[in-house]
Amino acid sequence: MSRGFYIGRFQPYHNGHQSVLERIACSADEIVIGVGSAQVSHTVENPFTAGERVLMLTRSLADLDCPFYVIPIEDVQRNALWVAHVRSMTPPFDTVYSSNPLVMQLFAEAGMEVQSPDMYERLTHSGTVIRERMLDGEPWEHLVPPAVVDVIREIHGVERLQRIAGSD
Ligand SMILES: Nc1ncnc2c1ncn2[C@@H]1O[C@H](COP(=O)(O)OP(=O)(O)OP(=O)(O)O)[C@@H](O)[C@H]1O
Ligand SMILES: NC(=O)c1ccc[n+]([C@@H]2O[C@H](COP(=O)(O)O)[C@@H](O)[C@H]2O)c1
Repeated sequence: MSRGFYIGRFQPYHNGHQSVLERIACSADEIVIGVGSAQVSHTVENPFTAGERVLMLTRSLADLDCPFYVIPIEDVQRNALWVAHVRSMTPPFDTVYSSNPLVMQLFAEAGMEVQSPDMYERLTHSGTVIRERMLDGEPWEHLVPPAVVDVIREIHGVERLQRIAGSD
């Protein structure tokens, strides 16, 4: 049984993340997805709660041809302890998929196999760009899976972000 691990803040979950997970799904028996910085919400950089992000991922991946687990993971003060913290919260996994240099370094130093998936249309598909579009009242819905549009509408996510940023 092989398991791959993928972590992100998913603020929000977008088509770039979905593209990576669809690719990973073909190379592992199961996927473990960490929702990082789980303790943070209601800020301009991290507007959505861990629970809301779990909903975005779970609904978007409902048709994925591979079993998956979505697990919120809070940050810890010490980078040197973070890999052990992650492993204490997740089913065992063999391969880490990430393009985040710190994540890659910490798992590599822990002796784990790390792979860096190709980016998918990164200029447009980034959480930062999508949050800026929400704040500016520009279309963002085409950059995320349809299920994410539904979740953000249900929780009035754009209004929340605009209120936090003081631009409503
Ligand atoms: N367009 C993309 N294609 C493939 N992987 C991506 C893409 N955007 C982000 N990733 C990767 O997804 C993981 C999680 O990233 P994260 O949730 O921070 O998304 P982000 O779009 O970079 O968000 P932000 O702009 O808010 O930092 C990271 O490994 C990141 O490199
Ligand atoms: N010390 C720590 O708590 C620590 C270290 C490295 C990464 N992380 C987290 O892992 C996640 C990585 O995701 P991104 O690739 O989206 O940045 C973030 O939530 C980040 O805060 C936490």
